[in-house]
Amino acid sequence: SEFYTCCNFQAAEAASQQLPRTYVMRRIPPEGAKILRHLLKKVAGIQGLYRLLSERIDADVLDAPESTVSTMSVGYDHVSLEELKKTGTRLGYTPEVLTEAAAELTVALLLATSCQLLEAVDEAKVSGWGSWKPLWMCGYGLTDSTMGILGLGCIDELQQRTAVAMHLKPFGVRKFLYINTAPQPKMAAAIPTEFVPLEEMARCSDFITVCCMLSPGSQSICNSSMFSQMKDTTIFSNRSRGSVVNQDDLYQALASGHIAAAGLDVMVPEPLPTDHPLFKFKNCVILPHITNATWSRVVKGCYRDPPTALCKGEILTENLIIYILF
Ligand SMILES: O=CC(=O)O
Repeated sequence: SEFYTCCNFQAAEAASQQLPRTYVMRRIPPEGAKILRHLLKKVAGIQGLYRLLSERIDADVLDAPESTVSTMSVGYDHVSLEELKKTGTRLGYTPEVLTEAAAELTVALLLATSCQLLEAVDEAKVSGWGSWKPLWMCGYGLTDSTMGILGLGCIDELQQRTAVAMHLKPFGVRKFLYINTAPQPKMAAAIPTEFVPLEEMARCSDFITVCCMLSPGSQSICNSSMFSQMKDTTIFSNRSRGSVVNQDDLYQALASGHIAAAGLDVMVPEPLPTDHPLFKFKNCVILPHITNATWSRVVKGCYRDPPTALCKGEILTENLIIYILF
């Protein structure tokens, strides 16, 4: 299986040479393992835990605190920062490595839903493709649309550019609206895009795409109140975290025809059980959280000599494979 519980990455080496020990919770590609091995040799005294985003890091796993926990993810909502701080454990994560891949997936989700791509592929296979029908499979295009972006940077709040809007601009989007915890005038000016209240974004957008990080403020922010204000031609997409959306409310919005379609890369829970009612909708495209399935995350991590002491904000590899948050 792919799952290697507590594969003791360097136990033998560590015991014989007093090297730091690191537990890598999943099979990672050899390039990554090489980087880690090299890194650990240089950083004396660090005990490490290397995890992925599907594994929670909370009090339970921190009863024998490591001095560094790293997660191979851009989001760190699965990590209890409070518990880490309590035990003085540092946190590494991987911002930036997904920015372009995530923006591309956002475009893919929007195109797949607006062009009803998956449904059309199925129809072609099951002889739904009869004589030409002018109104069959008609979708709503991105050209001339108003695009609402929930979370302008991405799920990493340090992100200072908005790859999603940049990737969508060439499709002829007429107007960009965004909401964020606060206005981002510098990023917004580059598009340009307008900071609006959530209600206005819901009312005016032809597409809404969720890119924000999961936080107490964004939890379930996409709920019945938001869906009820959307036009029945609006397409909703989410590639940030499932919990940003109230999934029952989304189900109702689709079931009642209150919104036109949904494209989702993230769900609650993950994996979503195959008998989940959302799978029944033809106008709901569900992907198995593949935003992070990109070689850029795996091979970008060119190694650079790390400093001997790790502190906040220090970048340990050229392409930010590990970045110390605190
Ligand atoms: O969702 C993907 C990530 O946080 O890396």
